[in-house]
Amino acid sequence: MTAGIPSRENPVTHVADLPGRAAGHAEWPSWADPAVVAALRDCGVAAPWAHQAEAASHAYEGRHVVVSTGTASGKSLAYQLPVLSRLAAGEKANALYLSPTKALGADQLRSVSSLDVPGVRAASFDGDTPMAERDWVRAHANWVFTNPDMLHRGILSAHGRWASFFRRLSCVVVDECHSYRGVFGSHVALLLRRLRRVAEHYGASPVFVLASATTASPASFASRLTGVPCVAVTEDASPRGARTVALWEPPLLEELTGENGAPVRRSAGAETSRILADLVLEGARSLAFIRSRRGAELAALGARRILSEVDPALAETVAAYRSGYLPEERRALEAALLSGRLLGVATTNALELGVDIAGLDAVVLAGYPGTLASFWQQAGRAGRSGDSALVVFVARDDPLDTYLVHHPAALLERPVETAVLDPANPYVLAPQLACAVAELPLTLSELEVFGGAAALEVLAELAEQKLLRRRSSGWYWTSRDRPHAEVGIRGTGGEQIAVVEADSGRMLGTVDPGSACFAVHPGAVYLHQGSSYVVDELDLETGLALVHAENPDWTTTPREIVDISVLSTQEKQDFGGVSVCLGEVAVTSQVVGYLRRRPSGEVLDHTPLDLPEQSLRTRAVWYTVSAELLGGTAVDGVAGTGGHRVGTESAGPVGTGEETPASGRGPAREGGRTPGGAGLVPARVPGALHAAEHAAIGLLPLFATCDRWDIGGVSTAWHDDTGEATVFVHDGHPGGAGFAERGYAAIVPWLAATREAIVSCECPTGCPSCVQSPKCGNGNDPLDKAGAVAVLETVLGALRQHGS
Ligand SMILES: Nc1ncnc2c1ncn2[C@@H]1O[C@H](COP(=O)(O)OP(=O)(O)OP(=O)(O)O)[C@@H](O)[C@H]1O
Repeated sequence: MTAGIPSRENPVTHVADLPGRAAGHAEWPSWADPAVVAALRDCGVAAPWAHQAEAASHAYEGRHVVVSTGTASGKSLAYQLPVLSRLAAGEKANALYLSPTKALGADQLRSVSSLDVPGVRAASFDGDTPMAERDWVRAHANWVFTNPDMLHRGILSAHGRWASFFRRLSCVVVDECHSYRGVFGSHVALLLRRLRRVAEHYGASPVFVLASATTASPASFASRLTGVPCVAVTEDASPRGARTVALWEPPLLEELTGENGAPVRRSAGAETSRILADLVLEGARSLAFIRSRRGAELAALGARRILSEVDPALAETVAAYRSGYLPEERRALEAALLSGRLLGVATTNALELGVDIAGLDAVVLAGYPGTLASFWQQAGRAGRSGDSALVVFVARDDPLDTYLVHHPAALLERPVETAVLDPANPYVLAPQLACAVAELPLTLSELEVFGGAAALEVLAELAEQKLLRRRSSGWYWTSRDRPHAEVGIRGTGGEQIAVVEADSGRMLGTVDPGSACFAVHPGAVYLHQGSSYVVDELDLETGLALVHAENPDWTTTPREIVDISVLSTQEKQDFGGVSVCLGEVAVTSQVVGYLRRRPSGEVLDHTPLDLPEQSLRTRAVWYTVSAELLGGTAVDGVAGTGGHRVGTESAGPVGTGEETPASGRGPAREGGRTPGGAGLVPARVPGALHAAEHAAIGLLPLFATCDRWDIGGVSTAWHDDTGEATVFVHDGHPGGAGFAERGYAAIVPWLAATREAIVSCECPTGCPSCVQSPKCGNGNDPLDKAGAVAVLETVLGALRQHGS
């Protein structure tokens, strides 16, 4: 694949071989119903793998269980076997299946229905279920397939109509549970507590069976999500082929420059097209994962173009795949890939969940998918028993990807992260408690389930707002209306902004009010199910964004200015001239314009916008650096205040915080400063802090399960509230989603990785791979790459020197 590339431009930064594994079989459990066993045998499952039998037995015997094993390790069987066995035996043992997406729910329903086990009446209940069918489902189905949204709005809100279903509820399946993270995860955690409460009201006490991609500490995550203690099954006994993983960094382009004249790398998408074409030429069945829908379409087109020059027939073996396809189209695509009629498919993460595609010859990942769990989920599609397979990770032009291709251990040897969620977030707890009280009056003894003291506080506020009333027996809902419709569980509340196609009046989707100015500002390119629209008008008063269909060959990036103030400091540690804090902040932001960029990264122009200021109360982690340390005039003599070392959480190779000596291409040091100080003249401080902030935002997703877009930051050479130079990194959601806490707990490894990412980048003065941010309000100006390294070394030096 690297043939023809001069060796000095070799894009491959690392190659690793991952060994294969033989299957570990178990006997069918003695309790398994013969009809179910026969149906599964007919589908090619001769015997269960050991982890399937173990998890299924836990569930059958009434123990809450999470099965957390690799891609295509047959997690479905772990819950199908116990649920189907009880139903086949004629027990009144209803089951509820929850999946994060409708498509996955539909796939699982189809898989269960195709087994055709007698006594099973499986049906879906989601937004697509026709009204006429809903009564039937409520009255007769004994296995209902739905999603958290429908459970919240359509089932729990009207639980009286589901009374007979709840009375018999014996099992709740939570599929792909690792996707319940951040604000959405916090909502789902409380939703599952509401579900348990309602089930108990009808006398049922269902067992929870969770399926998850490989994650760290699955038992504690599952327990946190469900509120009940769960056992974990993690030993994967499914067979797996050997794989070779190659890390690939696209070269810098000589002919193009980006913002402020910074160098630009060849885009990960364009590079992926070429790799995909090469793989197809080799006859390898391959899947390429690309982050955006448009990117997936472009990568497929690019590969087809390259192949058509060799042989037009080969171009026909490459296709794009995106979400929004009908189930039949998905099935056809799976079959075409399996049969070899299609050799290359470029897709968004729509193919990550709920597709039965495994054993491919190669997988290409264009850009880090955001979490290690997703990385392995995608990479896991490659690898047939007996044959070796290839995984290529292509870095995008951003600090996290740069870091990963230069620090393979951070990608390949680290335990997969635990999903972060925070059910105590008052912005999530308040609407959820309102729903809970409206469903059934809440008694004092139930308070613990919803977070104890935190819940008490929120209930008092709701009572003050006259939404509910406190009596001696508990809390009661006062209104005739249910609060459910007002509560969006995928965001943090407020009236959603409707995105409407002006010509047809068709509603395409909704956007959280907090992100409307960002996502659907006038001129923004808005993608919906693979089609592209341009926003003509955003009316925040009426909650409407009007768009028209258009497919421009540029993307838009909003620019905003942000201000931050500290409301309260919850944790503070001093490290002699450096302090690290965690607390509550108010962030005001205003989208002031947007950039238009070509897919290559080239900036076309900047258009100013006049939009109102938004404010956000959330949580942040921040560090301050004294003027002395920044200037480097006094270091060793600075009085230490006996601070503690933070970052006790080990993060494997990253967590060691060890630094490699600054390479020749790293930043130059200024002479004449005291060791340990940054040695920066005052004029360089703003650019140094700004660059350090951007890179830190880029790297936090390595430690907290979040996306760069879930968090924001502010840096300043003087902040009124701290009285010093300060770098803030804050959660992007009201009340926070737990990301700032993660940054605080992992401050040393996080900042060490940030420094490493900057030093690893070969550009001279800063580029998108290290310190430029795609959403910077100041057009990435000023940025001082060498200064950022000096600041980070100073901060890390102080943390280590004064840590206990
Ligand atoms: N014991 C078994 N023996 C042989 N094949 C099996 C066995 N168990 C499951 N399979 C097959 O393995 C494939 C993957 O199963 P399944 O979709 O349940 O995996 P999964 O772990 O849920 O996948 P994903 O990681 O995509 O969520 C299916 O085609 C299934 O029929």
